[in-house]
Amino acid sequence: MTTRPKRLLHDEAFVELEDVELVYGRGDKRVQALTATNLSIAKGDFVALVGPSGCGKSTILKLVTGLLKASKGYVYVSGREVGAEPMRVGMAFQNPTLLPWKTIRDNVMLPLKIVPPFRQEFRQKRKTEFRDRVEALLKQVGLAGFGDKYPWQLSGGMMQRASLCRALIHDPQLLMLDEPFGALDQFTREELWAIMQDLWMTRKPTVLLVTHDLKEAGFLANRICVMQARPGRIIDDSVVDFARPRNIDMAYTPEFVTMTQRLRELIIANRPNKEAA
Ligand SMILES: Nc1ncnc2c1ncn2[C@@H]1O[C@H](COP(=O)(O)OP(=O)(O)OP(=O)(O)O)[C@@H](O)[C@H]1O
Repeated sequence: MTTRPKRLLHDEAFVELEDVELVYGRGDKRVQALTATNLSIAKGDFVALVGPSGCGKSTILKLVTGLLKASKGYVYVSGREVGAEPMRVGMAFQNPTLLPWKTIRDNVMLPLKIVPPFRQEFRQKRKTEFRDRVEALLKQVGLAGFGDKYPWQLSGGMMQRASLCRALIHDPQLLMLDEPFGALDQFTREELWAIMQDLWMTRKPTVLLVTHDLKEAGFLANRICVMQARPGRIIDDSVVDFARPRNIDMAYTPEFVTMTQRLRELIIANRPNKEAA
């Protein structure tokens, strides 16, 4: 397949999906996961994808990180088709996936050992500097003093904090979050939202968050894209107009509840086979 020259549909866009279709499998195993999908994300923006199971949220993350190639259409990051040149990506998932035999400090440090240009610098001279960088990040998420612990010595919420540190330690251009708070209890989750907001406000990576939790999307994101399934597509794209820093009380105001209620109704109205339900 040919690589298109550098171009952007919108001047300030950092991530751009242009008329994307994604088909998994062939013949009677064929699944049309995405159709006619357009999405433009400005540099440093925070966008949430919400929608029913199977609507293609994770597929969009995989397309943007280059793990999948679009069956039709184009995906650009920083004006280049994905895959044309390397980019720094940070990721966090529902399962924090920390290496059990490494300390929290070494887990967080891992991308600096692997990702260029840090890899070369790590080998040469900057280990102490990198260590300070890890300590500063651990402190920012409330894990000061936990660098020497092992993952099994931490609670689920603490492991997820460490996982956010690992996702951000190499200053990624793009931060991909796939339900990172989904397995936590409500109170821990809300604590982590505040930490995530602080990390985004101080570092400003471009974030794409996949979540089933409309309150989480509303608390964290600047924009919420609602998706519909079979085939997956974006059916609504709205701005979350609440000042930052946001606090959890905001999520219980009538304006916020009205916003999440509208999104909820939209998802329900566009559910597949809703007539049969
Ligand atoms: N490797 C694959 N092979 C075949 N079909 C797949 C594959 N991965 C995903 N699909 C299908 O593509 C569609 C979109 O899947 P995707 O995982 O992107 O949805 P999602 O919105 O992230 O779902 P969930 O919220 O349940 O994680 C679904 O119908 C899914 O079954």
